[in-house]
Order: sequence, then C-alpha cells, then structure tokens
Amino acid sequence: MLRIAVPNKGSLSGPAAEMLHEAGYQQRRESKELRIVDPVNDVEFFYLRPRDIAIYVSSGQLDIGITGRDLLIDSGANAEEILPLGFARSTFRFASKPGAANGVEDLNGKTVATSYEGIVAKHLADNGIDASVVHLDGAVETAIELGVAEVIADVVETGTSLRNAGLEVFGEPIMKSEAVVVRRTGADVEEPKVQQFLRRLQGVLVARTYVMMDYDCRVEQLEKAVALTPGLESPTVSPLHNEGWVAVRAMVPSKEAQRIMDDLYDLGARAILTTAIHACRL
Ligand SMILES: Nc1ncnc2c1ncn2[C@@H]1O[C@H](COP(=O)(O)OP(=O)(O)OP(=O)(O)O)[C@@H](O)[C@H]1O
Ligand SMILES: O=P(O)(O)OC[C@H]1O[C@H](OP(=O)(O)OP(=O)(O)O)[C@H](O)[C@@H]1O
Ligand SMILES: [Mg+2]
Repeated sequence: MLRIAVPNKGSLSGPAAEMLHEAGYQQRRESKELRIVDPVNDVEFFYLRPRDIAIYVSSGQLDIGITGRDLLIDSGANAEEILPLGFARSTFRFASKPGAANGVEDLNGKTVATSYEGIVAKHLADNGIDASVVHLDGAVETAIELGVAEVIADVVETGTSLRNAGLEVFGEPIMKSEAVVVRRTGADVEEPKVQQFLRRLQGVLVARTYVMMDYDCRVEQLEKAVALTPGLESPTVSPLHNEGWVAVRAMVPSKEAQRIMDDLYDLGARAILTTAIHACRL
C-alpha cells in the first residue's frame, strides 16, 4: 500500500486535498482525521503539518509527500522534489521599512526575523553576510514594529500582508516556491505504484491547463489551422461527409483558447467548440 503525507493545515491543505480528490482518491471527511485508508486505490493518507512532511518522507516510512518547495528546502531533510503541482505559488523575500536596506549586502550586523531559518541562514552564508537570524512561528510582519528585528524574510504572494504592515520588499527574491511532490532522496521513482500516483496528478494538471478543441475547416486551410492547434502529439483529422472539409480535434492551452478560436474563425474554420477535459493520461 502506498503511504502518502498530505498537509493537514494552512495554505497547502485545501488545494492538495482538492487535487487528490480530482485524481480519484478518497479524502478525509473531517479536518480532525489524522489518517485514512483508501482501499480501492490501495493508498493510505497521513495528514501532517506541512513543515514536517519532508522529514517524515526522508525517514522512509512514508513513500511520498505533498509540501511546499520552500518548506522542503528549509527542513534540510533528505528528500527531493519529483513533481511540481502548480498551486500555493509564492516567492520568498526580504522586507523592511522603506529605505532600511536595498539588498542582501546591506544586512551585515542586522537581525532578520523569519519562520524559514534554514533558507535564510544558507542564503546569508552563500552571500558572505554576517547577520543574526531570529526564528518566529508566524505573523513575522509584526516583528519589525515590535523591535524584534530590523528585517524580515517571509513568504510573499500578493504583497498585501507586507503593505498592511508598512513594509517593502528589497533585493532579489530568495526563492520561488509552489506545492511539490517529494520522495526520499535516491528512492526509486520508477516504482510502479509511485509512477501511477504521479501519472494521476499529472493527469489533473493537464486537465486543468488544457481544453479540447474541435472545428471544421476546408482542406486548403488545414495546414494553417493545424499550425494554430498543433496539439500535444499531433491533431486528429477526420474526413467530413461534405467533400473538401475535414474535422480537426486537438488539445489547446485553456488560457489561449479564445485567441485560437478567433484566429481559426478568421482562417475560415467553423463549428469551433471547446470542451473541458476531466481527466487524462498522456
Ligand atoms: N499567501 C500564500 N500564498 C501562496 N502560498 C502560500 C501563502 N502562504 C503560505 N504559502 C505557502 O504555504 C506553505 C506554508 O505552509 P503553512 O503551513 O505555513 O501554511 P500557512 O498558510 O502559512 O499556515 P500556518 O497558519 O500553519 O502558518 C509554503 O509552501 C508557502 O510558500
Ligand atoms: O503576500 P500575501 O498575499 O499577503 O501572502 C503572504 C502571507 O501569507 C502567509 O501568511 P499566513 O496567513 O499563512 O500567516 P503566518 O504568517 O502565520 O504563516 C505568509 O506567511 C505571509 O504572511
Ligand atoms: Mg504560514
């Protein structure tokens, strides 16, 4: 039975459960449940603190985990990212009162408050900076006003939390993060059960990013039309009863679907339809 760690709280937990549900896995009904077995899919899910997940996976008792790339790196655990999942996207950045610092080079002798001590200490060391790091569990934005630190390093998504605290980012982003699937470093990723799990999640990612497009066009326009809708491998082209016309079917990125429909229409294609993809295996 495949044993999988899933975030039990915070920004990762809802979207992770939603993605697993879309991939056909049973998920817990109550937020207090700590583990459930999905007998149909032969999987056991453990609901753990996102920060602890890489550590559990590195110990080898759990096969796979879902966590944030920043949390994985911060933990220093012996685990590696095997699939990015596209949600809980954020950057990790320094911030301070306006003008207090312009880059990491200004941090010598300063105090930096953060919940991600591992990432910050390494970044400072890599840049040859001698600064102290204070660990706080959360709500780090308040640390400057309350005199705990001159600088913070924290997760930034929209920037609202920083703005509300009168702070501004400075310097280059320390890292970019998103939810990722992790596995113990060096463990066999080719294991069939692991591969099946990854294929299911990849199927959800594809279903979320692509739509199916169908249209009819004249044979003379086919090459130009197909250039607009190359599909993943190659589009399906079928003859129509009306001679000189073909039906074309291809997957297209959902974000570009409306523009592609306009371009196909201008080319003379008609009966242009898009439909959602619910699941797929590439
Ligand atoms: N506002 C946000 N937008 C996108 N991702 C976020 C946001 N806040 C946190 N994350 C991501 O969520 C993960 C942090 O997990 P964490 O458990 O700390 O979530 P949280 O929402 O901060 O909950 P908690 O209340 O436990 O601190 C990290 O990978 C981080 O990059
Ligand atoms: O740029 P924004 O869109 O404002 O998002 C970033 C904020 O979201 C997270 O906080 P969270 O709500 O998880 O609180 P925490 O600080 O207690 O973790 C993160 O720690 C930032 O504070
Ligand atoms: Mg948090």
